Amino acid sequence: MKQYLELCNRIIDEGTWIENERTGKRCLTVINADLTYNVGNNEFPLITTRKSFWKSAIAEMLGYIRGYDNAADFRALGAKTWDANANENQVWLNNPHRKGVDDMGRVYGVQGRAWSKPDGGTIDQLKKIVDNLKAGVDDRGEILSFYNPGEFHMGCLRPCMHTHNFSLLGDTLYLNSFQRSCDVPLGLNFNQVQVFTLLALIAQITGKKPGMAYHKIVNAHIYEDQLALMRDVQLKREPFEPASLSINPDIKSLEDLETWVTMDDFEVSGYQHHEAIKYPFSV
Ligand SMILES: Nc1nc(=O)c2c([nH]1)NC[C@@H]1CN(c3ccc(C(=O)N[C@@H](CCC(=O)O)C(=O)O)cc3)CN21
Ligand SMILES: O=c1ccn([C@H]2C[C@H](O)[C@@H](COP(=O)(O)O)O2)c(=O)[nH]1
Repeated sequence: MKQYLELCNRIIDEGTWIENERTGKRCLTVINADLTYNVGNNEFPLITTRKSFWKSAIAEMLGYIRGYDNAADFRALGAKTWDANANENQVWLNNPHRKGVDDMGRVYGVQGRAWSKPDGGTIDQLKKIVDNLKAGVDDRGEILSFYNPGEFHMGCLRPCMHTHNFSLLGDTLYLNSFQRSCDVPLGLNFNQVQVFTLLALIAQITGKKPGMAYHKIVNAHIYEDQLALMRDVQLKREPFEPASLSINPDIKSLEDLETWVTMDDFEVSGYQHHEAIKYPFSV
């Protein structure tokens, strides 16, 4: 929580106003932030200075793990977060690659589970990582990359958290996650939960102990229409003690994650929070 508040304050104190062409809005922006989460100690990085919708965040991550390419599939899991990007952005609506309502195209998990090879067929990056880690192997390339410039024109948005790099030291699993662009009031609430939960889940299904997760953000911003709410409302509040996350121990494999897992398999205890804040969302 402290590192989140420090980043928000840093943007407000030291940020530079930058025009963003895609959304037509200005963003108060800083470059480079390094957040760390102690997953081994179950220090769940859930924001307490407003109500945070952690179930949507985990549902979104589960959808990426499954390789979903459709906002309706995300909704069925409990995340409405892709509705706008799939259905309200005119550039994507005009894109000949869009396959109809709710289609997101070749984004995120599609790249993670079915990266197209130039000579035909696809690569399942996540399965290779899980198989290696389960066997105690870290080939120093346990990398899940959603960033495929050759297919940007076939998706509704370039991935923001684009790379997750796993490492094994003995039987402890670590994660470095890289994010190129971060909407701090809205997206980061989710992204913190997602980095934490991704390490916890992959450690659980590979039989490893979770260690630290390191979350690198490059462009961290607050949109102009979010600034007053952040500065005058959220940052005026005192944070509460952190909550903790528990995950159904019956989740034991990638196939479990792909087939029967729902949001009922995740529980947060001790979540004390201030009331919700509705931040404007830029499509
Ligand atoms: N401008 C922008 N910011 C983002 O954070 C973002 C995108 N676009 N596009 C792709 C995904 C979608 N993400 C989203 C989308 C919506 C919410 C959102 O509306 N959150 C609300 C309500 C959540 C709920 O009810 O489940 C919140 O208060 O956190 C959060 C993240 C994160 N990403
Ligand atoms: O997981 C996510 C996904 C998206 N965002 C934010 C970051 C930006 O505000 C927009 C994406 O816009 P670009 O013009 O493609 O950078 O979405 C996020 O914070 N977290």
